Amino acid sequence: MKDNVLEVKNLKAYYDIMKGKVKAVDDITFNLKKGEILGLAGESGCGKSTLASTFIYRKKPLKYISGEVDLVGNKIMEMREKEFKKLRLNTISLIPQYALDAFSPTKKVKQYIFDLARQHGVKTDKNFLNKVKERFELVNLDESTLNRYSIELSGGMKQRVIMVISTILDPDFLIADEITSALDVSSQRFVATMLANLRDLEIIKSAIFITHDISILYQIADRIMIMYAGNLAEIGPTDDIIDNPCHPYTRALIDSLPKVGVQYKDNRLSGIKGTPPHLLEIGEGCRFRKRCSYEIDECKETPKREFVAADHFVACWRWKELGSDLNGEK
Ligand SMILES: Nc1ncnc2c1ncn2[C@@H]1O[C@H](COP(=O)(O)OP(=O)(O)OP(=O)(O)O)[C@@H](O)[C@H]1O
Repeated sequence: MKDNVLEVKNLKAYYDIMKGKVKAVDDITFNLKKGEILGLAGESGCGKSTLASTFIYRKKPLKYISGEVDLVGNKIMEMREKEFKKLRLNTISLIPQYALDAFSPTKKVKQYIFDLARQHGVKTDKNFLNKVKERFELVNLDESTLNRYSIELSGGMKQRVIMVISTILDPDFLIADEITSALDVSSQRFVATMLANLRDLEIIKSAIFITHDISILYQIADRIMIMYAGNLAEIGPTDDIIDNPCHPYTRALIDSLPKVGVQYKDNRLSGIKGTPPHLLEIGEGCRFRKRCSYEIDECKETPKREFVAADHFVACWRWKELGSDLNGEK
């Protein structure tokens, strides 16, 4: 555990609804190292946000089924809500998707931050205010922003305020869920770089950065984890995932990225054909198989996680034989 902030082993968490169980986090295993930014990518509905909430909220109908999660020595799946609450913001902090919409329009930024801090038992004295001001400077926000209402801020400014709030207690582990998706390209780059700065300054120890956009991960993530339909398809160092993707789904995701300088008429953006399967009572087998050009009978069984190279794992029955094909012309 020493080198890892988070250790997740065979984690399962399902939405327990009237129609049955939506298997949104199904047998997930990975570690998050100290000082690491781990990118989590996959199409919409693949279970990225559910995985994040499994670590922090687990509100009904989401139900923890089995598996272990060790967060800096705390077995968090076994903890009661009262105990776990003490870890929030301190040890683990989440910037949820759509956090930009959570600001109250009737409160000034300072009051919003102070109210939130108090809710987490933080003393909002002069020291706290100074710390907030220092952090504002760090993220290029003028001190005067504290006395403004949220409606007076741009999306990029709000996102920076949110980053300050969620890291004000120097959490070991930050989960940033789609924090760049509502921003323009230069704000996206700024927010992503800021996250890396927070890590470099050891304000946070490590982070999971959730996004649809692999190109942002290429810039800031040390490793990338690809999730598909509640399962992990592949995880590995960023360069390996981009240069040597072993799972057909990873390859398809990378291929669907638009390329600068290539016009639509010359190279139509293909996307990935088909849609992810419904996760309600989904059965055995590789969940990507219905969209995969390489499907064989064996794919009806769930693929095991296989070792590719240091820190690089893939769950595909055919990754070895397809290697050269996947990386060349199909
Ligand atoms: N409250 C809920 N009840 C039942 N099913 C849910 C609930 N919330 C999410 N799901 C289902 O769980 C699956 C995973 O959803 P999740 O939001 O985690 O995906 P995601 O990868 O984060 O998608 P996005 O990128 O669009 O946020 C989807 O099939 C979704 O329909």
